[in-house]
Amino acid sequence: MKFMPEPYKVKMVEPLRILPKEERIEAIKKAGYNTFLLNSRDVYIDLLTDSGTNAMSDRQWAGLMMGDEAYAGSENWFHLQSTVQEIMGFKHVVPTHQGRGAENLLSQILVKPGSYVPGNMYFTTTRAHQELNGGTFVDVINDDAHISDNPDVLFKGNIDLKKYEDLINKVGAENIPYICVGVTVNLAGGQPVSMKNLREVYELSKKHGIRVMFDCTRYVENAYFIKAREEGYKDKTIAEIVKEMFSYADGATMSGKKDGIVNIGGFLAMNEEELYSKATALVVVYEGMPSYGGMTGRDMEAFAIGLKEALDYNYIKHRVEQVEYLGNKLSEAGIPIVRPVGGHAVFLDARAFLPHIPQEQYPAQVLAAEIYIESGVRTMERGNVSAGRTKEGKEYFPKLELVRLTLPRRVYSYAHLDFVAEAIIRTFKRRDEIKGLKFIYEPPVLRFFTGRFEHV
Ligand SMILES: CC1=C(O)/C(=C\N=C(/Cc2ccc(O)c(F)c2)C(=O)O)C(COP(=O)(O)O)=CN1
Repeated sequence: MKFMPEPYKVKMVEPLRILPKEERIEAIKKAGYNTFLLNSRDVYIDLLTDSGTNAMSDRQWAGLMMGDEAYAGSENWFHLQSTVQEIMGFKHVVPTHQGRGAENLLSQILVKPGSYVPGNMYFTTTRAHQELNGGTFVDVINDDAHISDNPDVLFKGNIDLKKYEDLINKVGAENIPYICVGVTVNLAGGQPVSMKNLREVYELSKKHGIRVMFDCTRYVENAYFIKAREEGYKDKTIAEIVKEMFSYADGATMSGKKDGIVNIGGFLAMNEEELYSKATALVVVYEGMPSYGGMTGRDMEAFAIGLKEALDYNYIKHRVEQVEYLGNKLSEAGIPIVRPVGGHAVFLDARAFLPHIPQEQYPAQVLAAEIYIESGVRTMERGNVSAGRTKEGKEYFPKLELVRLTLPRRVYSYAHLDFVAEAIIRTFKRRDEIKGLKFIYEPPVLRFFTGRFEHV
């Protein structure tokens, strides 16, 4: 059987409901055609994000009862710290409330006006913190990553070493505080980086004395793809592959809300003593003591347990294959999606889905709204709206104009995914009736979160 049954059984349920279509039309109008502004009670199947929306296990829920809520030196902190050290091999860990808490600390400490931070495609909060500190993000991902339908490129997250070296030669290694390597690459479509590329990037970086910092938000999915696709890793355990991956990094930022399988949490990890000392001095300003970093004791306990559970092969195989299941259904029906299918989501190619809508009328934004009207399924725009504007106020018009169908971990069944696929196929059949959008309210930063639209 191609797709394994869920490697867990349900112990608690949260009833779902679907609004009548006329109420869905009202709800999305009230939300300004922005799925971020819909109320959870009006959403049937929520594929907005896999961030913080994952189902915890009975062991994690039991762990909440072990919360040591001491202000300093909580037992749960030592459990989290030792778990990260064991899994990733880093010497030091600084806890934060979530991933952007770690990005804030890292960028404030290492990014200065005039810094250049190369990386494999931008991510919104990561780039925002680099720019807030005067840095310039430079995309050094391989060109294949910007091509939506590229099924034979198995590691679309890979860094183009020539682009990276050209940047070093152009701006000087002294102006590159670190390279940010996303494993996996969210906005490329949840695409992995090969172990070979991680090794080569590390070697090139060390040659120039440049730090390598992972954004390891979905590192277990990356490890799964290495095991499934890269020569020489099929007989290695996920834990062994993860340990080798992190041997090619000097540190990492992590959002626990994804591959930590918790609803809140994050950390900044590193080997460097000076970076650790600066981060512990700064964390108290933004997150709290270096022994809780904005998390409760009980959340740190659930986080430590979740990090271990995520390394289970059956768990991660099912998780990634569920995404592939949905991707295959859509692809077989002729729906344009990013291929290969990524680790956490299926990404619809809105440009190909709605070729009659120019990118300045935000095709991905209106497609996400239309899918909600069709089915009560919430998805996320990951195109021109998310890309925002340059410092000069120009829109980026990214090559990838995508709608993300993001699967939370251990939440939905294959039957839910069949429903989603059928709704998208119905929307595809009436795509010619769909009209573009324009802003009626455009926030100055990260405009996709609270922007509002109406039809042109
Ligand atoms: C690869 C990476 C992430 O995916 C990530 C978050 N991701 C989210 C939430 C989100 C974030 C930014 C958006 O524009 C967005 F619309 C959605 C997501 O849905 O994918 C963070 C930041 O981790 P935090 O969310 O724990 O602070 C760092 N790195």
